[in-house]
Amino acid sequence: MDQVPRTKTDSGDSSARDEQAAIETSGLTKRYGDDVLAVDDLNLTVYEGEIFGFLGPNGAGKSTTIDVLMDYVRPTSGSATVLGFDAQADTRAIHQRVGILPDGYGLYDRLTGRKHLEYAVDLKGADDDPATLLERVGLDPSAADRAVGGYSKGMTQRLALAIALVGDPDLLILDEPSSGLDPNGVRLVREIARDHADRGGTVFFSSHILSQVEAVCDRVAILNRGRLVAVDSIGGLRDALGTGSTVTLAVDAIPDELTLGELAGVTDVAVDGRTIRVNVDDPAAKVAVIDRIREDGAAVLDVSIAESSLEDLFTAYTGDTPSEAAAQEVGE
Ligand SMILES: Nc1ncnc2c1ncn2[C@@H]1O[C@H](COP(=O)(O)OP(=O)(O)OP(=O)(O)O)[C@@H](O)[C@H]1O
Repeated sequence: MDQVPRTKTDSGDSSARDEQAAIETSGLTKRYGDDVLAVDDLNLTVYEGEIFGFLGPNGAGKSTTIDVLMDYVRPTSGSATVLGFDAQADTRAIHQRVGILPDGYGLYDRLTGRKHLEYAVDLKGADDDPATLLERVGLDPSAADRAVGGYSKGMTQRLALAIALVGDPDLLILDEPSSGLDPNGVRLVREIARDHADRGGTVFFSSHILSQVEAVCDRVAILNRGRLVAVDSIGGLRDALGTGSTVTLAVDAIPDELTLGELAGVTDVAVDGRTIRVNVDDPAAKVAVIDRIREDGAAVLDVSIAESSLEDLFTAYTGDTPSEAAAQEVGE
């Protein structure tokens, strides 16, 4: 191994550490046979300390990208580094420092949850107390002593999450972590992601559950048909698309002369009874809208502001609408 490993604790200078790439791909391409281009010339940088959302519809290439990062599959061309290590040459070093919750995982039906954890601790040469990990993921100790064949999907997912946390990894890769989880479990995943980042770790969070990514991630990448179509903060994506916000005003009476449409940043005005809906593409216009309607002579009885959802952004970038199932899975 010719590269120096990086760990969460080896840098006293957080600003320098923040500039380092936890994941970097360069021209990464993966074909399956002649027909399937799963990942297409992907150039992506995820910085240490980020919670990074990797978003895309089914079949976009998210799991394939993760498979290449972990050397489960070989790229057709291009390269990738993880924590400064080459994804194909330094696989052992990467596996030692990365905790992964894969999209599909193989657990042994007849082994208990605790045995799975003990095995994972041994494999990583870590010294975690399984009880602490079980508590962190909300798995009851009595459940931990049962064979995983009898686990519900949610319990299995919690165990897989505990396994990913073994050895306090520098990088946590979560592939569809909320799959099978109830709202409490979904919240737990968010808390674990935040907690991991607060301790200086990096989280790479792949999901098609949009609101979850929106709630927890510093930046997101949107992948569509193997290609990167956007990388930015949620706010940055909103600004770039100009999907903006909707200000809804309840007023005592609609002024005879409504001049809201003349304001800078206002893109649309609709009146319904004594409710006025104003679309704005500039955050500063929200307050100006309220001031202007008062100047026009109306008393404002109520105001609500709806920001465009990540779902709108996702649709705008990919042309795909997330599935009903995905929307329901959000569940909160
Ligand atoms: N082993 C394989 N052999 C052939 N094609 C594959 C293989 N694995 C993935 N693919 C194809 O590659 C493309 C990308 O799949 P991938 O699983 O990476 O997408 P994804 O974004 O993770 O989707 P999902 O959200 O459904 O898991 C899809 O068209 C998929 O059918």
